[in-house]
Amino acid sequence: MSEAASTHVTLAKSTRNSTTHDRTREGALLPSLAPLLHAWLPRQRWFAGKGRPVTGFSLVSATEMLPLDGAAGPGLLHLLVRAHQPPHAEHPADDCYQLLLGARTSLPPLLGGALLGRVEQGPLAGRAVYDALHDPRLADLLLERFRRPGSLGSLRFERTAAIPAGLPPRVLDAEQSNSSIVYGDAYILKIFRRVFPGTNPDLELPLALGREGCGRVPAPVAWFEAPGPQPLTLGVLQPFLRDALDGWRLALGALGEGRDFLPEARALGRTTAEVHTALAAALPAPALRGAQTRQLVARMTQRLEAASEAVPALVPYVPGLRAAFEAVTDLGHRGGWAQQRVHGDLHLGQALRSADGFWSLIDFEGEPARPLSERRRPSPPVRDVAGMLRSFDYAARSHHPWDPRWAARCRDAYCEGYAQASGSDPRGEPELLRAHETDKAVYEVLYEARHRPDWLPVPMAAIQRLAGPAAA
Ligand SMILES: Nc1ncnc2c1ncn2[C@@H]1O[C@H](COP(=O)(O)OP(=O)(O)O)[C@@H](O)[C@H]1O
Ligand SMILES: O=P(O)(O)O[C@H]1O[C@H](CO)[C@@H](O[C@H]2O[C@H](CO)[C@@H](O)[C@H](O)[C@H]2O)[C@H](O)[C@H]1O
Repeated sequence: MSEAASTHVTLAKSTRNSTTHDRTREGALLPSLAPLLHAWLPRQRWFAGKGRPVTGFSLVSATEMLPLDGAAGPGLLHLLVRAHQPPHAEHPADDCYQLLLGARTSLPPLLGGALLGRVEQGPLAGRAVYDALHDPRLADLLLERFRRPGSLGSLRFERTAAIPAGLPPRVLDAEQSNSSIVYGDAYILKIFRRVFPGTNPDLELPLALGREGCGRVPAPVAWFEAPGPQPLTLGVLQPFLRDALDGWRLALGALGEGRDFLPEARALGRTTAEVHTALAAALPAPALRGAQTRQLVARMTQRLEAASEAVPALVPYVPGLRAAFEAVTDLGHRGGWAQQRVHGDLHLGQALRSADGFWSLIDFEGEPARPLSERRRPSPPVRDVAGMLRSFDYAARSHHPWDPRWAARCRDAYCEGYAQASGSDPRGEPELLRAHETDKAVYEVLYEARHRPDWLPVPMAAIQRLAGPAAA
């Protein structure tokens, strides 16, 4: 079944408990916005369909969160829009995107950078339409919705704790897969841009970990979704770790100062193990056995084949990489491996270290390019370990001169920390670890080819190493 969201159109005015439907306005809305979206959407960092033309849009839902025809102030429109694109082997279905659009008759200069354009016809004729997250008034209104939860049009707001009012918002300008607003350095709201039916693991797993008492992951305080049998998770509000720095910056800092990163890597290994232990307890999964092991290997091989079609530089290494996967099938008779829900895209940028040295993990969405069903699938925990091992390699390779021993020492320290806290050393199953590291490096080749071609040599160097000496 396609993962694109089902069509559900409601234009709801912002007054709580009063929903007004206006089919004429709905019908005119998207055609009037489409020329602006055609120009704006593909330029966004979070647009997943880069390199393929957008042939049209369809409206999944529209909710007027603040009246669009209000006399003075801005209007706020929440849209779920499906972008139609020619299908692609790895991208067979159209994607559904979440847009929060502001509308004003005149746009203050400070919002100039957020402008999509001026609308010429339809319900928004004559209005400047812009990305509402950049407008402090509208960002504040979003926080108000979380403070007073409930339904609004096709949206439902939930919270687990009281939230203070009037926290000044600022949009994060980081290169992200989604968009985030920080409120008063107390909370961070992540707005998912590409949305799927089914609870997003970035809500599901932190909620489960919070219930389990795991303090290593900021627990969601509030969230909003488009309800239904398969709800679409739209945004999550969580505590903001104000004095924390991410592991990528810290590792590059250490490299720049000619320092090792061993106590940090060891502590990060322990943190990963603690999160894994809590996840395994909160969401138990049966062990991976016989046929399932073969399916795991088949999925890895399939991803390798798809990646080598998209990035021909991989082709000479395919036999060696395949062998790394097949080594896992050959071990199948041993009786299987533990598997569980995992982070799914663990790297140094997803680890935040507070000033007192305490590591936290964030962003449990999994690899953004994979279908949600796959991202929610239990996996051997070594999958996350492999992700972090790759990250130490990335950090070392992005520093000149390259010192492979720096990465090797970090990788060992991380595994030692993991073993201390879990009682199981990831290096004890070298075939499984190597297969997962290979799978990750293949993903990275595809990711870099698409998003950052200058970085392609980094995962390609790992591919050469992992494919072994027989590769061309
Ligand atoms: N709870 C938090 N506290 C502090 N900073 C955070 C927190 N959550 C996210 N961030 C910052 O926001 C950035 C983007 O968050 P992330 O969840 O990785 O979003 P995306 O999926 O869009 O990449 C992170 O790299 C981090 O710098
Ligand atoms: O953080 P995201 O969820 O957006 O993850 C994606 O982007 C990451 C890059 O920002 C990418 O990570 C790769 O590059 C990192 C250095 O920039 C490195 O530390 C990671 O090990 C490497 O995988 C990630 O793969 C991608 O999903």
